[in-house]
Amino acid sequence: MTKLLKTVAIFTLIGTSVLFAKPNIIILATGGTIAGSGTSSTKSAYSAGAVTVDKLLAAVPSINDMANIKGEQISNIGSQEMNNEVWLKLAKRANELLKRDDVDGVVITHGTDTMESTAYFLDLTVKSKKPIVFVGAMRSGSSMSADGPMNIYNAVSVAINKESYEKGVVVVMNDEIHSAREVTKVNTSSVNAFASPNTGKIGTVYYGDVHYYMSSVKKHTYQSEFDIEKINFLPRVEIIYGHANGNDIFVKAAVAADAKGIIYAGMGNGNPYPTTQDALAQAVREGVVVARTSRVGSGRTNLHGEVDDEKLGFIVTDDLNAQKARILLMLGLTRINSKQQLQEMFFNY
Ligand SMILES: NC(=O)C[C@H](N)C(=O)O
Repeated sequence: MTKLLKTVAIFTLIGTSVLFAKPNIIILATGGTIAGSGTSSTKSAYSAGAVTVDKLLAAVPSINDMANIKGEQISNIGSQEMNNEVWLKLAKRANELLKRDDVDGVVITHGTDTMESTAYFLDLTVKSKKPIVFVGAMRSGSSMSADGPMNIYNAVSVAINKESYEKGVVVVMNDEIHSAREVTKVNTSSVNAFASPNTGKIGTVYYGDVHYYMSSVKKHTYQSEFDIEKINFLPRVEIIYGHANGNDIFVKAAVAADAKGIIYAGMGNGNPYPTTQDALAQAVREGVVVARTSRVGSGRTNLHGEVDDEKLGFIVTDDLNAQKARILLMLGLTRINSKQQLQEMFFNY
């Protein structure tokens, strides 16, 4: 009898600890305003990437009530300094961590300037169904009403939420959850700096209370053909911004610099000025992949509009903005060399 009681007690203990075990969340810090610091709480001047991950997390002690938190410093830069090297390091580390049974999700603190690009890069390359959450801030930690701590609290809440599984990479800012593919920075200084112009946000998070309303049907993370374990180099892809009077000089410079791809952010439905169009067509003849997108900021760039893509050899980027199209084309060029397949890729991701 005593033996039976002991066994029951042990199983109850194990059961309770499994039931109430906190999830394990790793915070990968890369820098940004969220890790920024200035000398005055009421002045706008500050330096991004000034505070280490431990200090950053110490500002939000309540996250330790929800999860076992561990921090790792990947870089400490303003995200305007983001580059291929950090992208590869971050994606490989996130991928490696998420394979482990003792890791339930990853939160990445990042500057807001290029957050959408890094988030989309991981969305395309990290093979996991577990939550991958990007978070940043528009006000530095030393500023009055800093938005970083609440954003981090909300990001961890999203990372531990079971509904965040299989959603692909998400961005949490200002009480909103956005899909990495859709989100873009739309304001230079407001705390409400992010939006998903084509689809809207996919959820909200209010003081840690998470609600989803939709999810992306585009391929991402575990469904993606790109695998960060196999990627160690990214080819050169340049973005050229369209405007009145044309700028074929930049197209020629990109070709001379051995660019493998050009994303042309054209006017309206991705339209180029005639001399720029001629230079882009010449780039195609010299073996460069030219993909048309739009500088407008929302909507699709369509084939068979005012530009004869078939004749000129261009492809289109669907509704991806220029900076996201650049990421996808860089990855595409690591394994695809047929123009037709690259075009299909832009419709699938
Ligand atoms: N709000 C910010 O995070 C801006 C900063 N320049 C960054 O991207 O790192």
